[in-house]
Amino acid sequence: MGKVKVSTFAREMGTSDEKLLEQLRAAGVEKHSADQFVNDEDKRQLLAYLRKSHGGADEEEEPAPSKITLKRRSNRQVKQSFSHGRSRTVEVEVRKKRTFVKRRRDEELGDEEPEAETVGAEAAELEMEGAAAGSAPVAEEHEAPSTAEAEAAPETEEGEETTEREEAPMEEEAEPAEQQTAVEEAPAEEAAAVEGAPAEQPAPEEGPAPDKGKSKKGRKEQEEELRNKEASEEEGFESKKQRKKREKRAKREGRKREDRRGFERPEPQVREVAVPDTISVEELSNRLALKATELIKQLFKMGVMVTKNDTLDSDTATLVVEELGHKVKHVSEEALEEEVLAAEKPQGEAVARPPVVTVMGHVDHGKTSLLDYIRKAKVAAGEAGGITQHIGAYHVDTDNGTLVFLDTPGHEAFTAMRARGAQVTDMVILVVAADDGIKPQTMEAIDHAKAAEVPIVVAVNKCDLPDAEPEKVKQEMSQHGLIPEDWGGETVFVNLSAKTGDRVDSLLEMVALQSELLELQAVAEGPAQGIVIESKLDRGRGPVATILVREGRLHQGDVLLAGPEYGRVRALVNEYGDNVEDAGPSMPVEVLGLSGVPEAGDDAQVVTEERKAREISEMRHQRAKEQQIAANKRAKLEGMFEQMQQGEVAELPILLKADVQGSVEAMRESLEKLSNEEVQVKVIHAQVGGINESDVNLALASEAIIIGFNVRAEASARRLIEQNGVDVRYFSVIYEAVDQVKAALEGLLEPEITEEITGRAEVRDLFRVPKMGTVAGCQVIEGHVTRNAKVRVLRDNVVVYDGQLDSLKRFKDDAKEVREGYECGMGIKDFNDLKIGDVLECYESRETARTLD
Ligand SMILES: Nc1nc2c(ncn2[C@@H]2O[C@H](COP(=O)(O)OP(=O)(O)OP(=O)(O)O)[C@@H](O)[C@H]2O)c(=O)[nH]1
Repeated sequence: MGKVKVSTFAREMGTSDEKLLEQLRAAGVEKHSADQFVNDEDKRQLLAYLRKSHGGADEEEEPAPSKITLKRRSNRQVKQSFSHGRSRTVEVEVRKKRTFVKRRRDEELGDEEPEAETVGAEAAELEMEGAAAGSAPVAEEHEAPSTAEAEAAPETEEGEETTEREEAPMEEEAEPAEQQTAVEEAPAEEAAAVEGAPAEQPAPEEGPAPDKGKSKKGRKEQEEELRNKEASEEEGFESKKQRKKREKRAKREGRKREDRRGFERPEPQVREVAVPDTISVEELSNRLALKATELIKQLFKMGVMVTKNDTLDSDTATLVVEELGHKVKHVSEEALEEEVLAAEKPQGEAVARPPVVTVMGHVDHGKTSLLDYIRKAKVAAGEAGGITQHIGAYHVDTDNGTLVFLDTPGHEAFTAMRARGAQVTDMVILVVAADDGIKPQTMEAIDHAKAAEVPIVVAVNKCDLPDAEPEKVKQEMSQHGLIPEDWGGETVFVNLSAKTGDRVDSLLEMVALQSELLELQAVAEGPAQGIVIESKLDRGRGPVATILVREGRLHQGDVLLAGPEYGRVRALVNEYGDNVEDAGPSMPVEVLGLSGVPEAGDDAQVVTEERKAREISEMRHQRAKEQQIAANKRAKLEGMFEQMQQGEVAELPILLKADVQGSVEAMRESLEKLSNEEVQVKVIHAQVGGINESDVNLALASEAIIIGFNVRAEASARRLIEQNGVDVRYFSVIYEAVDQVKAALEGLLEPEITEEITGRAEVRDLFRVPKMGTVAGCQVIEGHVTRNAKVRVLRDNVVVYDGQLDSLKRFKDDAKEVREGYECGMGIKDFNDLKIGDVLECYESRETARTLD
């Protein structure tokens, strides 16, 4: 480098001439003017002095290599393009760290580094010094990245590596800024490229830098890397946001998978569906927890076309419920109601109650007379007001207790009640006329009483008559299992006269005593339960029902459910016409305030909540309607079904009403026995009692005839019968009824068609005759053929045509008949397709009316 003036050197060093001269002098270089020259030796001496004066080690002591670390951060954006065409800009923060190391003197001396580099190192020293002195103008000039942030403190927490380099004692580290970008590892090379880092700079492990100077093989590798890089771009350059999204998605999917495991498609729920006798489509859909439309669709698939409000019978409901994979539980609506009403059962201690007595016996043996006498006897006895009105029952007080009489004599009411499941009677008084003895209805009464397991007290009536033979009655009765007490049996016999009233009291006493043996008991308090024994629609008072209380106590103001009707009890009236506050067990009482007229035999029940009573009432009304509709439909549909199943089946629907159950059963059996394969007698309804409006309606709907056995139609029913021309027949003898029905069935039978083959002719020749078509020249080979005969064309014994003969000629003349062995010309109506060899079979068919015998 040679000599330079002090002033020039001072400028180079960025200091003043005076200060440099001073420092030179202090270093032992005697210079006093800025115009004097300093050589290299002077410079070295000055440097040694400066090191020493700034705390550096003595030259001889060899100072330890000191180092300085510079850090710099720079932010820039890197634009990335993905293989799928989208590009994104990534914010990249590049952190650089440079460590400058001061070399040992001997190394320094041994080095052949150019002077400039030494000056660079010196400059760095000066920078240090400048920095320490508060200014570093020279160092700034020499620092390539002039904006580099100088930090004296060594950085260790970022995994700092120090690489000593001769030419550029610096180390660069490029790190992604975690907090700013998602560039995790890869951008190192880019950061390096941006910074112009030398190619040989060790590349980060994760992303080796492409090397342009590499061989062919190297290029291949490079391409491979690029491909890999491209493939992994989405992963590699996934932003933090993306990663989070991906993680969330994965989590969600994981959860979904778990969900799928946790909430696997549930097994179809199998319900137990309560199916009553009839049920509306809507109600069934509710019970199935299914939309009504779905149920209708299912029914449609099964060939049942219904609407939401239609009623299904039990069979159809069962089928559809099972078809839908549910279980059927057959229940009667009564059972469901019972469940509701069970809660209303009176609770408490049972106490003795009066017996309820029914008077039975043969016609004219004196039942009415007996009941009248007892009732009147009470008037005579001076009961307040006397029995002023017929309410269907009354009670009588005896010395041995109270008795309640059902004021409807005969076993019809008794059986009708029993048929409805209501057994009101505790005891039967069987009236037998002493002058007449046991008669058919006496026998029936015995059977009914026995069937109901009700004890019998025999009233041997008309003992006042001279021809009375009470002993004969006892004898006859004992033959039927009713053995008198005085004969060693258990049956009480009382000889009396209803006309004179003789020994009627003793009958009452005996009944009272007998009932004591029965130990009849009932709960006397609580919500009342009873049975409707009579009902009517009174013009002034509205619906009136006589209730016989069985349990509990019926009060005025109670909400009473009676059959399908309900209402708040407006008034209670006893048999004496008195309004009463309440009625206890076995007491008959007229009830006012019901919504309608219930039927005899209907249950009556006090319901605490009016709402419940209304609901049950509505349900019962609906059920009655449904049963009626279902019965009508059934009568029609089943007939059609059977006809389809059995071909042309004729059916005679019959609605049967009879005076007694025995007659009903006997008639039903006899009539149904008339059925055969072709004709069915279908008793669609059979019941004891007169023919009422509902019967006529049912018969109309079912196109049934009505048979009344010992019964007649009610006035309203008669009007309906006349209006609609319903076929009603009355009988009093069973065989007459059976004969008439048999005749009716014979009328329904298809006439028997018998067929007789009269002859056969073989086609020998064929002629085309204008206007006549084909005429066959035939020979009669069997029997005879007649002109008006029916004919079949047989070809190889197979019928190919069945029709009528059109012409029959013998030579050119029309013939009425041609006999076997003769030739004839035969033409067949509307058939010209005859062939030689065909056989024409002539036949006649006859219709014969058939009988069932
Ligand atoms: N002499 C006599 N006649 C009696 C007696 N009881 C009833 N009669 C007569 O017998 C006939 C029939 O009596 P009812 O009481 O109507 O007989 P019933 O059993 O009720 O008859 P139905 O209602 O038709 O079943 C009447 O003419 C009565 O007067 C009796 O104790 N003595």
